This record gives sequence, structure tokens and C-alpha cells, in this order.
Amino acid sequence: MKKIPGPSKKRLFTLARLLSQQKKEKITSVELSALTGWGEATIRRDISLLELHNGVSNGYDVKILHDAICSSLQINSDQAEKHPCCIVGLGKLGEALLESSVFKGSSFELVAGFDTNFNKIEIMKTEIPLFATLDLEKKIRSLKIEYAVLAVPDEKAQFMADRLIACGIRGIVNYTNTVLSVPKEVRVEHVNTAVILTGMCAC
Ligand SMILES: NC(=O)c1ccc[n+]([C@@H]2O[C@H](COP(=O)([O-])OP(=O)(O)OC[C@H]3O[C@@H](n4cnc5c(N)ncnc54)[C@H](O)[C@@H]3O)[C@@H](O)[C@H]2O)c1
Repeated sequence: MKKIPGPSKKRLFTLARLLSQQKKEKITSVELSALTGWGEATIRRDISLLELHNGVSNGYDVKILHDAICSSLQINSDQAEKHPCCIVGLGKLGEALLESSVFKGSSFELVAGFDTNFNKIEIMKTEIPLFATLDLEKKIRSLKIEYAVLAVPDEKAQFMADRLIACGIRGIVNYTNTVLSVPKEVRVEHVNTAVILTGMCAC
């Protein structure tokens, strides 16, 4: 199997998500370009990295393409089998993520939110179970949580990441400004709007 470069991987993850929302059976690279804003050549090149055995006449078969992406990137295409995840830090950002539909249609299920502030946990109205961070280790294990979204104050980020990792968490989406130090078997994605914008205007 061809090695898929990082930027192509990211685009293919997005494509898989968009394809899972499609109602039609076939989709062309022109339509994919309109959906994503990426050039047709880029889309075709990314797709050429997959092991697609079927011909492409009048567009790609949506299901075949979706399954090929999932199989090449080893992501779970079975929506019934979800990876449990949690949000740690339920301030402005954490609460917005909790209330958003960010996990909808994905193979991830938000099963818990954690915060140090007991009042917040009691007052917040949400269908997602909320817990004090005192119970973090117990709940991560009992709910079999695999991934965490980190939205705590910057100075608490490494400490909370260490606690999550000690519980066996597989990956962290880090929204804080702290660059985390993690063991090599744990995946971390840093999401920092300023850094992303800087990358956009850098040549
Ligand atoms: N990635 C971005 O573009 C972006 C944008 C805004 C904020 N941020 C970062 O996201 C983080 C959260 O920002 P915010 O505006 O939501 O902050 P906030 O102050 O509104 O919320 C922080 C929350 O974390 C809780 N908390 C404190 N210590 C904790 C701990 N040890 N464990 C669990 N919860 C704890 C607090 O009680 C509070 O509810 C900050 O690090 C901020 O710098 C990133």
C-alpha cells in the first residue's frame, strides 16, 4: 500500500466525513471540489493514493470511496461502533464543544465532560454526563474513554494530559496554548487558531 502523506491524510479524513453524509450513490471530483474548496487535481491525487479497484465512470461510487478511505487510513467505517471520548475543561471553549454537533456523524461518541468546578457541573444543562476531575481516573476507566479534548487553562494542560495518559488515553486534541510532552504511543493534535492563521499567511 502506498504511504499516504500527512496533508493528504487530513483531506481524506474530511472526505470520509463528507461522503458519510451523502445521500447519492455517485459523486464526481467536480462535486467534491465544490464541497471542500480543494482543487480537482488535489482530490484526484489524494484518491489515487487509495487502493480503489473499481473504475471511475461518471464519478466515484460514494460507498466504495468512503470504505476505501476508511480501510486505507484504518479508521472505523462502522458508525455503530464508536470510540468513547471526553472533554476536559468546561469553560467557554469546552462548553461550546460540548453543546456543538462536532461529534455527530463521526465514529466518536462524547461520553463525559470533566471540570474542577463542582458548581459548574451541577448547573450546566446537558445530556452528556459531567464529572468532577476528582473522579477522572475512575470514570475514564469505567467508561472506557479512548480520546480526550483538552480545554483547560494553559498552565493546567500538561498536568491534566499526564493524568489522562496514565489512564491509557490514546489521543488528545489539545486546544490549549501549551505544547504537550507525551509518550510516542499517544497521539496529540494541537489546535491553535493563531498558529493555523500564521501558517496560512506564511509563504
Ligand atoms: N485553540 C484556540 O484557538 C483557543 C481559543 C480559545 C481558548 N483557547 C485555550 O483553551 C483553553 C480554555 O479556554 P476557555 O476560554 O474555555 O477558558 P475558561 O477559563 O473559560 O475555561 C477553563 C475551564 O477549565 C476548568 N479547569 C481549570 N482547571 C482544570 C483542571 N485541572 N481540570 C479540568 N478543568 C479545569 C475551569 O473550571 C474552567 O471551567 C485555554 O487554554 C485557552 O488558552 C484556545
